[in-house]
Amino acid sequence: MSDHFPQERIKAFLILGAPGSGKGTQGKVLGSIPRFHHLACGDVFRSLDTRTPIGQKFVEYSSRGELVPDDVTVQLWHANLKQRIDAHMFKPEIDFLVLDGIPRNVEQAKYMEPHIEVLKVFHLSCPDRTELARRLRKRALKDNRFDDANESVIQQRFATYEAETKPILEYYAGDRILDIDASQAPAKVLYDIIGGVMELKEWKELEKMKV
Ligand SMILES: Nc1ncnc2c1ncn2[C@@H]1O[C@H](COP(=O)(O)OP(=O)(O)O)[C@@H](O)[C@H]1O
Repeated sequence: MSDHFPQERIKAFLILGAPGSGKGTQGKVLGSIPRFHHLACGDVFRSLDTRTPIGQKFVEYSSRGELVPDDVTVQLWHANLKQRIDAHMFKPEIDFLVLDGIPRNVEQAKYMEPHIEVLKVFHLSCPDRTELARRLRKRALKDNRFDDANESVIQQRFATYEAETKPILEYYAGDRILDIDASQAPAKVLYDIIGGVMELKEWKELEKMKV
């Protein structure tokens, strides 16, 4: 743990959902609102130089639809977050952190527990896997995502989500989970997320600070 890292736990929202459920779309919009800072673990991985050992690990695992090992992932997350704090892009005293794609299993959630206070988990739920696969295929063409291009990799990503990521919902079980229908229009999903934020006492306190 670095000295520059805040002593207090960082107030965070988690966006959780299967591949294609719209985590990135919602996270980006939310992150464009003052006092919300979006950090997408997948984007951090994709920004790595693929010639480096860690960049190669990312290509190796993500192209199979599997998770990158936890030690590498949490170290990268930690270092990336510290950079954002040091560069004053993210101000933990006044900003909420919007995490998308991390934690992706219970082990990662446990590691992150001393560092973040999870205020709410937005679970973008879409049981219709055919719809999600359709969205992923569309994205693969547009964004050059090699992990979305192939049918068996898509199916493996769903299986990884069911086996490893979904148990996070039990880890945070209780009032903190807000289930949102991810098959709705993106604007409606955002409306539901914002509604969940506005109910929180932490939001009301921030509003009073007028920062
Ligand atoms: N927290 C994480 N732990 C391990 N691997 C991760 C994590 N976040 C991203 N990855 C790797 O990056 C890939 C792409 O992630 P991401 O862009 O979040 O996908 P999506 O938004 O479609 O769910 C994952 O399939 C996985 O291999």
